[in-house]
Amino acid sequence: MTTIIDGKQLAKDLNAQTKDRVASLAQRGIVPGLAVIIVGDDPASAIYVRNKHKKAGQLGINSVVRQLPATISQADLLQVVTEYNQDPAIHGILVQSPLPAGLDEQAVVAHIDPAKDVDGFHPLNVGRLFANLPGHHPVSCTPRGIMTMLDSLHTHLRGKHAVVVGRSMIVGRPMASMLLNADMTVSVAHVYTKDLSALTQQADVLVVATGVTHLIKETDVKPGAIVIDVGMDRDENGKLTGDVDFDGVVKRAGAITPVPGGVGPMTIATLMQQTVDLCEWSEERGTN
Ligand SMILES: Nc1nc(=O)c2c([nH]1)NC[C@@H]1CN(c3ccc(C(=O)N[C@@H](CCC(=O)O)C(=O)O)cc3)C=[N+]21
Repeated sequence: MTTIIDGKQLAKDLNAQTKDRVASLAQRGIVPGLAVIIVGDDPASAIYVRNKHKKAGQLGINSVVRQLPATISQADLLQVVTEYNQDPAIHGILVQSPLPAGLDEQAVVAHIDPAKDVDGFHPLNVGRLFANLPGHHPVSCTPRGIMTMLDSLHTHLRGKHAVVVGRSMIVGRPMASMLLNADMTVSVAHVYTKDLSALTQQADVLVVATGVTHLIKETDVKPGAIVIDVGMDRDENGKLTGDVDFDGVVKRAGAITPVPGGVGPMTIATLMQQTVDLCEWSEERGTN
């Protein structure tokens, strides 16, 4: 029988743990603070930000949403980041992606205090993950959430073959690093990969993050494989669907994530978890 990995339930479990940690911090008079910076009026971004704000509130995290006009200058945007960098009540800073044209997203991310980089996108934190350096550091939330999902299956990853399809800064690259750090043999495929199917059929763990609707079909998957679908695509009827043809692949996979209700909810739960991580690490350093 194929395990359907229930991202909603796992997110609920993780959020319950996060809520407990927030309660312990409250007993010491500490409230984790999350600043979400949103620039312009992209409707999809507005929905994501509202969801994050709502979830933070439910868990007792103090979330501050800063809505800025699309016309803001790069210098003024950096100044807002500086303000939160210097605010001791804020432990995590997130700049909602994408930024409007004309703003330099990489420069903005690099301006965030690495100790408050709740998305794990700052080059220092990217480097720490890539090098598998010891010590606390934030990492990209979607792949971290996927590692939590893999943990929930209690399968041995060491020495097994992981294939990551996609090489983005946000998912593919950090995902490959985390799986490598978990002692897996990792292949990274992308748009130029030749005979993708021959590679994906070798995967014990297959993570797909391409934005190509139903790229992966039943015959592309090894029997019993764990298949993680990071896709957030719209089908011909405008319905949310993934990069994996779920109805076909579910027949062959050992475990599979649905879309929606898979990786998405875990991303938000992991963001909340990491906000509390940053708050606790700040307390350890004596900066709360
Ligand atoms: N700085 C930054 N950090 C981000 O983490 C970030 C970002 N920018 N920009 C946009 C993407 C996208 N993202 C999602 C999170 C949760 C769901 C999610 O919960 N999805 C639900 C369904 C939602 C629906 O029905 O539309 C699910 O898959 O079940 C989706 C997408 C975070 N992002």
